[in-house]
Amino acid sequence: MKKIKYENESKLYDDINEYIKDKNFDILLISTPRVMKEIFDDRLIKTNKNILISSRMLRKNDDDNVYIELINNDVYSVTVDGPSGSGKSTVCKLISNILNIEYLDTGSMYRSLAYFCLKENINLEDEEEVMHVLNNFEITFESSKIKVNGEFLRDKIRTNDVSMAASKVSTYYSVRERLVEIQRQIASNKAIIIDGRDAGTNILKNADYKFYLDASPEVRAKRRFNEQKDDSSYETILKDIKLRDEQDKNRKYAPLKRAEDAVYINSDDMNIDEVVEKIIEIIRGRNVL
Ligand SMILES: Nc1ncnc2c1ncn2[C@@H]1O[C@H](COP(=O)(O)OP(=O)(O)O)[C@@H](O)[C@H]1O
Ligand SMILES: Nc1ccn([C@@H]2O[C@H](COP(=O)(O)OP(=O)(O)O)[C@@H](O)[C@H]2O)c(=O)n1
Repeated sequence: MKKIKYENESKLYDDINEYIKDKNFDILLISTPRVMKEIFDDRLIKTNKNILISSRMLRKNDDDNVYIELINNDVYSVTVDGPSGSGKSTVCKLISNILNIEYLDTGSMYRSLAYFCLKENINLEDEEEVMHVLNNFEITFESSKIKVNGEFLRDKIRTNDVSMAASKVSTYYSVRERLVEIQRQIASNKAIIIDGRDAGTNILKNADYKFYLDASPEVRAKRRFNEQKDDSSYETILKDIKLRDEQDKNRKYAPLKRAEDAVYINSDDMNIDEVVEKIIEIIRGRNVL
């Protein structure tokens, strides 16, 4: 890692460009003083072959130095499991951007299936009917997002009703078997971060880095309530979160649990940046700052 004293903006760019000249790397990780964060948000230094990442949130102690690190983007896998609202998808999206790796949200697959089951008035108690819907699915992975039958489903799969139905359809063995097979295919041969309930315990048992994100049901319900995705009350959301925890943790196949080798992070008293920072420090194998 190279440390450059920040004196003025253009000298800094010159110094960085001089440092990276002719060096072979995939990612340039930059950590700046907080006062400079907007500069790196707005201005990416373009070089002919390198990607520049502004990692402003990675700094603990503010000083006048800019730390730069050259990274080779090898193939590696990161799993993040945990209950609803623990912050998995928010944190994974940020990490995938910072480290320039793919992101697979496995919950969006169960949600998509649930969405179509609800739309087609399928009896969720009937595994065969649910499987029939899944068998007519064409799932593709594009730009770290799932497309079902050619469509990105976006917010349509984020309602509370879809959440509850997803928790139900995900209890079926045949559903899990099929979706896990697709998830493993997507995750193969790339640098990827994947989140879900069984990412570290089942989908990628040999993942390079495993995390279990947690928070109390009350904190998680408050976060979901603040999103205002539909007009459910805080009490309804809290009740449903507890019910879903119960369903996800106690189901027969691939229940939600912490893998023995997963790092446990409780985010009750941590903000999003702190969680991201902690995970990246572990992935980078040392404190990048
Ligand atoms: N550490 C945190 N502090 C405060 N809010 C958070 C934190 N982590 C996530 N959130 C917020 O909580 C909500 C749920 O997070 P999300 O990433 O969707 O959780 P999950 O994918 O685990 O269900 C989002 O609105 C997100 O912005
Ligand atoms: N790998 C996964 C991912 C999700 N799921 C199920 O799908 C539901 C929705 O997952 P999600 O990750 O989108 O849910 P949130 O944590 O975002 O609320 C969960 O309640 C689980 O029951 C699963 O069983 N296995």
